[in-house]
Amino acid sequence: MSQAEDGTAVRPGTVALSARGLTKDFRGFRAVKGVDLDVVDGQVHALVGPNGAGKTTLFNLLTGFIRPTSGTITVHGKDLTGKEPEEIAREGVARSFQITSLFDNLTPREHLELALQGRDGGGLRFWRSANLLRGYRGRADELIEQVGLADLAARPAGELAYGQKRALEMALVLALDPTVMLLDEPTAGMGREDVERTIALVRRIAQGRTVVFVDHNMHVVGSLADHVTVMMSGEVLASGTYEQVRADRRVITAYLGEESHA
Ligand SMILES: Nc1ncnc2c1ncn2[C@@H]1O[C@H](COP(=O)(O)OP(=O)(O)OP(=O)(O)O)[C@@H](O)[C@H]1O
Repeated sequence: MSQAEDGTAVRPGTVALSARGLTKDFRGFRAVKGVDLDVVDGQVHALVGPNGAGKTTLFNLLTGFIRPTSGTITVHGKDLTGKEPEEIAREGVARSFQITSLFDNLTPREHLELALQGRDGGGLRFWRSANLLRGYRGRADELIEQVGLADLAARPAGELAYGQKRALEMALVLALDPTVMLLDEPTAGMGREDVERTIALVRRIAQGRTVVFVDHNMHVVGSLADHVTVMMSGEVLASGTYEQVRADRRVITAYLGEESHA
């Protein structure tokens, strides 16, 4: 049993997040087709596949943002099929989004204070009691430090560089103290330096928790993933270690063959 900074325990070898026969139809179009997925507790699990493979739809299903047409979802053995995102979040599953959703005129510290207050049931109130929020400052600053933004804690988020904004979003997900963290394209649109920084950051935050991420960058996948699931046309094409799926002929043909740098 290992322990995260926030006290979260993982049980290696057990399954944190699982899907069975997960299927999603959009007006007759089957975007996800009977997907079986087991994410082992404490592992970093990558979801890869060409555009339109169904990765984001699968993320949305696993986090309750859309309801499956059929199939089941369990988190630490508990059936959460059809539950609302808030309920799934209460079971310790938190996600980031592909698109940034920060407030330009709030500082990283203010973002974190609000997120921590929201987690404690305060909701994202726009009238903010300065005293109430100050109670969250210590934890807010710890999270800011953890994602490498300590020097920028009091700057308006609108002034942050792209990679710094993505780091702040990561801190906002961490504020929920998730046991399972889903990251949708954490390095999308980043230059090489930010990519390396993000790899190091995900490695740090994966200590003592489970991470599932989608990324098109095979260097990121190879650097981080304990396990890789390859999707294609809504189905699981292959599943295994990075080395195993890289060597899989179907994967080479269907996906990695497209990537000259894979
Ligand atoms: N709300 C929707 N209504 C209809 N079709 C949808 C909807 N959402 C996704 N799709 C379709 O489902 C398929 C899978 O899309 P999805 O976004 O899950 O793929 P992806 O693997 O995440 O792709 P990318 O790598 O480009 O993000 C695509 O053909 C897409 O057009």
